[in-house]
Amino acid sequence: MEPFKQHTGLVYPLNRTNVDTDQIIPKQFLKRISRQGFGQYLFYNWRFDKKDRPREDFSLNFPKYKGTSILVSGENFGSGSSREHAPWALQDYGFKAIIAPSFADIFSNNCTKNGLLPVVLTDAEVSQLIKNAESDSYHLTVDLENLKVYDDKGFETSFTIDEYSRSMLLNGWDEIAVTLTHEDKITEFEKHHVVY
Ligand SMILES: CC(C)[C@@](O)(CC(=O)O)C(=O)O
Repeated sequence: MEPFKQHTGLVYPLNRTNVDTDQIIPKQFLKRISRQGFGQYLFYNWRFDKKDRPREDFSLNFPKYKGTSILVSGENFGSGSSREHAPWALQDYGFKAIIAPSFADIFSNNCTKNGLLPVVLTDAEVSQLIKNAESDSYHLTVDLENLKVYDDKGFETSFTIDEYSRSMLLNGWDEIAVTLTHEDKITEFEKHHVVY
């Protein structure tokens, strides 16, 4: 996977709380056999009407958010089912980082396993970022190396993330790659133990 050091991108404000994984990627679209291609189904029931036509009233369809790569949303983002298709859909659509006051645990783990950075900021900071991004074309930098989020207008704050997830993202590792960093110890163990 692509290492995540820092990313600067256009912000998309999704001013909703408790966005669940079925809203992120509805269950009828889970049938693909590859991890790619889910972006076309992201927020499907909000982006498209019953005749599969793009809804003009859903802000992600607004031309001003074309090319967005940083999503800012309300608390408890990614609640509900454990489908890994949710971060796959967000990434495939083009998002590199998600900012919210809180994330559902399973969703957050699925993000870091797949190279998508979940950033927890305070309610006040998230409200400010949503306001900025609703009013104008707004860019942010998310710096995982220095654990900072900032814009070019004077906003700057820091965030924390557990060291395991941070090292996975900084190195572009998935869980297999993490295991392989211990390959010499595994080989040593196998020399002295029967492995069935
Ligand atoms: C296995 C997966 C398709 C799941 O059933 C898992 C879950 O419900 O947590 C879902 O609907 O996301």
